[in-house]
Amino acid sequence: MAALAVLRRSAPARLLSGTLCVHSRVLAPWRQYQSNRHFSNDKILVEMDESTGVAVMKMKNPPVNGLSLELLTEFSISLEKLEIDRGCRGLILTSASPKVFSAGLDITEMCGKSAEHYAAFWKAVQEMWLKLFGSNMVTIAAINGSSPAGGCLMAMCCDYRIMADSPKYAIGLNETQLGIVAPFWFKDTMTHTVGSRVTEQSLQLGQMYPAPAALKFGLVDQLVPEDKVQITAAAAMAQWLSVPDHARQITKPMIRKPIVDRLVKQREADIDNFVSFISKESIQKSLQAYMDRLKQKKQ
Ligand SMILES: CCCCCCCCCCC/C=C/C(=O)SCCNC(=O)CCNC(=O)[C@H](O)C(C)(C)COP(=O)(O)OP(=O)(O)OC[C@H]1O[C@@H](n2cnc3c(N)ncnc32)[C@H](O)[C@@H]1OP(=O)(O)O
Repeated sequence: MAALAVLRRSAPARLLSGTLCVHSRVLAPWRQYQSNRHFSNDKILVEMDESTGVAVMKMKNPPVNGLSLELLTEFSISLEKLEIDRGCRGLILTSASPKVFSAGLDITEMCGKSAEHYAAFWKAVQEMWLKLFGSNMVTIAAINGSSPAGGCLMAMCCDYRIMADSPKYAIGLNETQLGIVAPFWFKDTMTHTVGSRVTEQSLQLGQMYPAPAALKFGLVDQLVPEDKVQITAAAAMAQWLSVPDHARQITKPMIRKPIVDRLVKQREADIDNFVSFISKESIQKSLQAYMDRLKQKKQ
């Protein structure tokens, strides 16, 4: 038993290669950590069921769960907290807002800001990915709405994806449609999920796939009616947790660790690339034009 406990605690550290980064601005909400194991801060809600060892994490950044610096920071702190909690074996990631899982990175974080801001934002995006893709827990995405770009990335980081069965909801890495480029580790995550050929085509075209199409090539694993997404995720989690933790926890990094290490080795260069790319006037114009189109869609 003791050996298993050591494995449970030490594997994430090995897999993540020491990526813990805590943003002091949002440490205070952790004081709200309750003995009933429900806790929340501004943008992330966590409900921990001690009887099953499963935590449900809900993103709560209306209207579309844009992945802002604040949300990403709270996300990484929450995940780290669960990761070191020996009672927590599985994580279900979902949205507190109906109809949108996540609209991806908050575009306003990438427009008209300073180089320092872009660097801090990108570091937080990296941190989210390193922690979620490298998690030692079983991770299931309960995709209860649309999931473009960064939202799709988060879902792909999970071990299993269940999506609301509606052609209204789409998922994919659509970066090129915004005139921007998915970085290599977004590409690696998609390749890991659906293979090279589909990734090559999807990334170039910036394709968004309605849920039924996404199921066909394995971008999601299961479609269920919208009101059954959460319960199906809980059932799938029970099945995944029936596998002995130690065996599963040694197996997962066999596939994922080389992918994680690729970013770990060049984090600073990746931040520099992002800052220089996003600061270009032409890229700022593309992002602004995209935001204008989003707003015009309503009128
Ligand atoms: C050499 C190579 C170097 C590479 C270096 C790296 C380069 C950069 C890499 C950056 C990677 C980026 C990843 C991303 O995630 S970018 C974000 C992409 N996201 C999208 O395209 C989604 C856009 N949104 C939508 O499609 C819809 O909003 C959605 C389907 C999600 C929901 O539709 P709905 O009709 O319900 O809602 P609205 O469209 O009316 O939106 C409501 C308001 O929310 C605003 N909004 C929407 N999405 C975003 C967003 N991602 N960021 C910020 N704001 C967003 C929208 O404008 C509405 O605002 P208002 O109410 O004020 O009008």
